[in-house]
Amino acid sequence: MNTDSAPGTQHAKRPDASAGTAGPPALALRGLVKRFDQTVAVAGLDLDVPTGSFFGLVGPNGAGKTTTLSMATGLMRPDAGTAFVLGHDVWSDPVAAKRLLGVLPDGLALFDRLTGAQLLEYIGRLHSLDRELAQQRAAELLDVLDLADAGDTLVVDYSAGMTKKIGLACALIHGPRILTLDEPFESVDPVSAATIRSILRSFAANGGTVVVSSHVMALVEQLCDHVAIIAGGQVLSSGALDDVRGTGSLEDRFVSLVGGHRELGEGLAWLRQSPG
Ligand SMILES: Nc1ncnc2c1ncn2[C@@H]1O[C@H](COP(=O)(O)OP(=O)(O)OP(=O)(O)O)[C@@H](O)[C@H]1O
Repeated sequence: MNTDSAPGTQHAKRPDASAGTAGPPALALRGLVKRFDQTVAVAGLDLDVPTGSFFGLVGPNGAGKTTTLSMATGLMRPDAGTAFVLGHDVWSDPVAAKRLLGVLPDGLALFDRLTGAQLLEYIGRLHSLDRELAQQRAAELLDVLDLADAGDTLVVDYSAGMTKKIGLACALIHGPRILTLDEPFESVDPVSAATIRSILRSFAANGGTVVVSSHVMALVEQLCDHVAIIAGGQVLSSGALDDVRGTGSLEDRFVSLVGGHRELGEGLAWLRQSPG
């Protein structure tokens, strides 16, 4: 179902766990609001992410994607509204909600004076894995993400792409049911991107829910079965990918909802090279 919504529409309903047999959505966001001084980053946002979906969050710069994901995963407290993870309120029942979540935030701060292997073991232990299991999963994740050779290197010395991959490994180590990833392919080389894509596809194929934010429409169309277009801190359209994009491309739909780019016209004349 494509749920185009008028800006300003707000609801404050709990996700209905008894509706149908499918249970509550993986993520249910209800009336989320966040302001930073005069800036309204998220303006009464409602969104359901179906369990088992591969969900893409797209929107222009400053649309409120990162702020929304931060509130949805308990990293940032909303000014108003609620976020439910498989029916658990992120703020009133954080332990249950966070156990189900694996989160790769934008601009992730890691304990980067640890080696990759130490960091993963530490994160695993924070999630109550015993030492042996944490070490075993750490080694497997390092291997699958082509970081095995960097397992004994301090994370502070990792490249941007390696840091993204170790962040993904941290999000996966406790075996979450829902992965939320803010720009997971940014700074990642094509080979590593293919590795990440195959991990995410396999996670979703095995019943997990994946939520990614991305600016790359082609990637979202390739990976996701559901999508939401966000602008101005609100959902302009959401639903199954085919319903949202209709007969055109996702980019066409995005541009028609959000607006096209401005022609340069006579601007930046000083950048034009004079011949000779
Ligand atoms: N910590 C903050 N302090 C002040 N303003 C903020 C803060 N975080 C976000 N904003 C503002 O809130 C709005 C939404 O930002 P947000 O980062 O959520 O958008 P986004 O869709 O993730 O953008 P991008 O695609 O550029 O990463 C922007 O106007 C941004 O400047």
